[in-house]
Amino acid sequence: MTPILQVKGVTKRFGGLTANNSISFDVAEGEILSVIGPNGAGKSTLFKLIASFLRTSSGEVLFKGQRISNLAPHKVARMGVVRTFQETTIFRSMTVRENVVVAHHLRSKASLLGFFLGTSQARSDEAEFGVSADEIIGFLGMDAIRDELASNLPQGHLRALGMAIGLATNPTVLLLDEPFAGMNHDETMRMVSLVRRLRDERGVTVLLVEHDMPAVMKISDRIVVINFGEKIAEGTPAEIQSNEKVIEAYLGSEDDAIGM
Ligand SMILES: Nc1ncnc2c1ncn2[C@@H]1O[C@H](COP(=O)(O)OP(=O)(O)OP(=O)(O)O)[C@@H](O)[C@H]1O
Repeated sequence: MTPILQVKGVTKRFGGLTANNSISFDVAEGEILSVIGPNGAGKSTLFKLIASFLRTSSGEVLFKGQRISNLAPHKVARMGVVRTFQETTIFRSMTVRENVVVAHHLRSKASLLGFFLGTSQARSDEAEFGVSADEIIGFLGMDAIRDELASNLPQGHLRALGMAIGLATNPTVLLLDEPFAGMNHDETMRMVSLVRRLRDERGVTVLLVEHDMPAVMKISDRIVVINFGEKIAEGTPAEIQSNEKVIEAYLGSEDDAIGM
């Protein structure tokens, strides 16, 4: 079976700095795969290369066997590879529901401009998007805050809204950038179970970059470890926790220990 995503020898240089050096790995359909590594290891750069927010210096990324690296990021998103959280646009003066409806326009025939101008295509999309938005809001357990203005939401709810916006684009592969950052234990566990349900109930393949090791160990089918821009390990959580190279990379770093 062809993997849904193939990262093949991807390298990114910023001037003299090699942030990613010939990184390769495959992601199977329906897999939850985490990318971990000490601060500055090159994880965010790798995510930006996969979602084509950055151009590769060499190497390529394939989605369903088709090259997606160096395409316009909105094209990659329309194809189904969607990166969320750090650069998610939330309209603060709109309600939760309005934000989720607007996010559907990424996959719409009408442009976002059409939505704001109220064109007929945009109006006909509107009803359909409203139904879908309500379904996503229900799925994420956000019914109680549906009509809240985004500007009034606390951090945890903003993150859930970021997830709702990502889902509105109907992703095949969702890239989550530090989804548990700033969350307490209960919020993290709720997000862990949401991400699992995304995979189990909607078949979404999930890649995440995360520093919260207990959450990573709990949620991941497999883990890829990056250090100084190089892939140093790949395997199941149990394999990664006992990998000598990984333990060494984390010793003396500012991150939490690799263990649980
Ligand atoms: N646009 C850029 N221009 C120049 N250097 C960059 C750029 N983006 C990242 N870097 C450098 O590339 C290296 C990897 O950064 P990156 O943000 O990918 O690491 P990270 O593993 O995501 O770090 P963290 O865990 O701290 O978020 C760092 O040395 C960083 O300073």
